[in-house]
Amino acid sequence: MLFALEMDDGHSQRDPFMRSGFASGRSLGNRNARESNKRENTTTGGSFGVGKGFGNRDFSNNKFEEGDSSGFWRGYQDGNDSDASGASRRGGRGSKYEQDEGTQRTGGLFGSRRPALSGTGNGDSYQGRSGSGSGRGGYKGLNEEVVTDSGKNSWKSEAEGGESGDTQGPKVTYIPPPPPEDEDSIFAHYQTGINFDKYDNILVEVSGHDAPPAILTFEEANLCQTLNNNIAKAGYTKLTPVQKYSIPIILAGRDLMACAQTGSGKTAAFLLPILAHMMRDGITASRFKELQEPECIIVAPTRELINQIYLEARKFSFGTCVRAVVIYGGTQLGHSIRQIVQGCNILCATPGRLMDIIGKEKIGLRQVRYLVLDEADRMLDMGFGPEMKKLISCPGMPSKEERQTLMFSATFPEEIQRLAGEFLKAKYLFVAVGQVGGACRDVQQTILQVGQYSKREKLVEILRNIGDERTMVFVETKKKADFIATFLCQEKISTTSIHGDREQREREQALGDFRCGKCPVLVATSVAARGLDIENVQHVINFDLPTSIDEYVHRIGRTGRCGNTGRAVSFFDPESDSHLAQPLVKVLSDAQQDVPAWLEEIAFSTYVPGFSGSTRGSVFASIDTRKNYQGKSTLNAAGFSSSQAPNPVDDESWD
Ligand SMILES: Nc1ncnc2c1ncn2[C@@H]1O[C@H](COP(=O)(O)OP(=O)(O)OP(=O)(O)O)[C@@H](O)[C@H]1O
Repeated sequence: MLFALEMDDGHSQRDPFMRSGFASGRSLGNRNARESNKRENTTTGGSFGVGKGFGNRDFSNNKFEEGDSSGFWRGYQDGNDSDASGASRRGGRGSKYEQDEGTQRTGGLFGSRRPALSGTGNGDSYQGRSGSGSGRGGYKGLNEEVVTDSGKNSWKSEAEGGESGDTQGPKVTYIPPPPPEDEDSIFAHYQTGINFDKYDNILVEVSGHDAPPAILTFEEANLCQTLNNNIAKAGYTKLTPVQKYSIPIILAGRDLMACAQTGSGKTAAFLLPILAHMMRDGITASRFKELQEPECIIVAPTRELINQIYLEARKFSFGTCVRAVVIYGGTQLGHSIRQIVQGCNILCATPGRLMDIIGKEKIGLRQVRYLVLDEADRMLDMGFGPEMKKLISCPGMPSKEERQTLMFSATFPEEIQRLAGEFLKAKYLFVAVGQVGGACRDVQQTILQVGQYSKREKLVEILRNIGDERTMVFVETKKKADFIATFLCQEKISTTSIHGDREQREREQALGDFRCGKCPVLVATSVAARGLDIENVQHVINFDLPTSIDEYVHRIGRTGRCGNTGRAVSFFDPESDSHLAQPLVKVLSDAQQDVPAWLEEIAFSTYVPGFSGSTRGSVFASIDTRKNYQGKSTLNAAGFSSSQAPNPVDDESWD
C-alpha cells in the first residue's frame, strides 16, 4: 500500500510529498510492520534509514492532526514540553506498545563536540509506540502539528497525569546516559571564529535605572579562582558583548532582560555571575535529602537545550561544591527524582517536568534566589506562559522582589516584553546587543524562490554541492521531517531527523549522530530552532520557512556561531510565504544581506497586518518597550557604556 493512500483524501491531494509517492515501497498500513521497521532502525542506530517507519505516528489520524495544525490552538499548544499532553492526546487510540522498562543506552545527547558514543542500543528493548505520548513528543514547536482529542488545548503538565503514570499513558522508562566525567570532555569546546573580534563593534543599548558599567575583561568581574580556571579551561579569553554588560548587572543583583544575537554567549552571561554569587555566599555542599531546595532554577523550552545548558553549568561549576541537575520530559521520572535527591543547587528543567517534580514535593522553592528563563520570549508565550505563571505562584517561591529574575533571548517581541513585567522587578534593566530580533551578521542569507513541487529537487542539488558539511534542514511539520529524511536517505545522503514525535532516545541519538558527523544532515522541525550549539554547522536550509520571522532568526542562528561564519538558504514559496516577505526584507537588510528584487516586490505588494518595521536603516528592530522612558540611554560600542536613567517609567518607552 502506498503511503499516500493511507492519508485522508484532502491531505494527500494537498501535500506534494505525499502526491509524489516517494514513500512508495514502504508498507505503512500495517502497524506491526512499522514497528519492526523502527526496531530495525533503532538497533542499527545512525542515519534515518531508507524504509524506516515514520516515527511513531499513527497516520490514520492525519486528517485530525492536520486540521489542528494551524490557528489559535496550535499557537496555544506550542511550546509544550510535557509528555503528558502526548499521553492524553494520543493515548487511548488502541495502539499497542511495549514498555522498554529499565533500558538504557549510551551516546546521543552528551556527545557534544566530539564523536558521540555509538547508540548501540545496549540492552535496549525498544518498541515503537503508536498511541503513546509519554516518552516522546514534548516540545510542541511553533510549527509542529499538535494532536488533540478535543480540538482544544492539549497541554497538560506531567503532574497532571503524564509521565508520572498516575492517570493515563504508559510510563516513560528512558534513562539518558550519564554525562562524561573526564575533564577533557567536560571542557571540550570549539574555536571562536574569525569574526569573534567584530563583536566589539556591535552597538549595545542598556536601558533602565542606574545600570552598572560594563566590564571589559574577565578579570574585572572579580570572580573566584576556581571559576577563572574553568573559564580558561573552556577556552574563553575574551568577553562577548552580552557578557560584558550582563555579568556586572547580574553581579549587582539586578533583574535583567537581555537580547543578543544567536550564538553570542548568552548562556555564560547568566551562569558565570550566578555561580560567582553562589561561591561568594558560601553555598552549602549538596547532600542527600528527600526535598531539595535549589538556589537557582533555569528553564528552557526544549529538552536538548536544557541539557546543553546543564552541561555548561556543570562545566563552569567544575571543582566547586555547586551541584547542577537536569530534568526533562521523555525520560524516566524516577531517574529525575534520583538525580535531584542527591543534591541540587542549580536545577535545569523543562517546564512540564519541573512542575511535575514540584508537585511531587521533591523540590522546594523557598531558597530560590535566581530564576532564569532562557529563550524567554518562548517561555512566556501562550505555550509556556501559563506554566511559568504557575511556577512563580507556587507555594514557597520567593516573590519577584526577593529573587533575581533573568531573561535571555535573541528575539523579544514587544507584547512578550510586556508580559515579562509580571516576572521582573519594576527596575529591571534591558540590554539590547545589536538589533533585538536581528539576525546574526555572520550568517550569509540567501532566499530562493522555490515552489512546493520543486523543493525536493532543489534540496538535493544544494546538498550534493555542500558535500559532507554539516547542514540542518528545517521543515514545517513532523511528518514532513520524516518524509524528507527518508527521501534524502533514498538519495544516499546520510540523514537523521529530530522532531517532537520521536522518542527521546531517538532524538538524542539523532543529535549525537549529527554532532559527531555520522549523519551530516539533520532534518528538523522548530524543536531544534532555538539554542542548540553544535560545532561546525555550516549550513541551514529552510526547506519550509517558519510562520514567524523570529523563528527564522533562531533557525538560521544554528550556524554562524561565536564568530564563525555560516550560510542559510531559504526556499520561499510565494503561495505560502508572502506574509513573511516584509519582515524578511527587513531582517536581510538590517543584517546587510542582499535582498532579491523579487522579494522586495512581493514585500511591497503584500499588506501584513501589524507589521510596522521600516525595511531599511533602523538601528534597533525593537527596543525596551517601557514607554516614554525618561532617562538617557546611550548607544555605544560594546564594552564602553551603559545608560544612566534617572526615572524609568514602566509602562512607557524611551523611543
Ligand atoms: N567569551 C567566550 N569566548 C569563547 N567562546 C564563547 C564565549 N562565550 C560563549 N562562547 C561559546 O560560544 C558558543 C555559543 O554560546 P551560547 O550557546 O551561549 O550562545 P547563545 O547566545 O545562547 O545562542 P542562542 O541565541 O542560539 O541560544 C558556545 O559554544 C559557547 O561555549
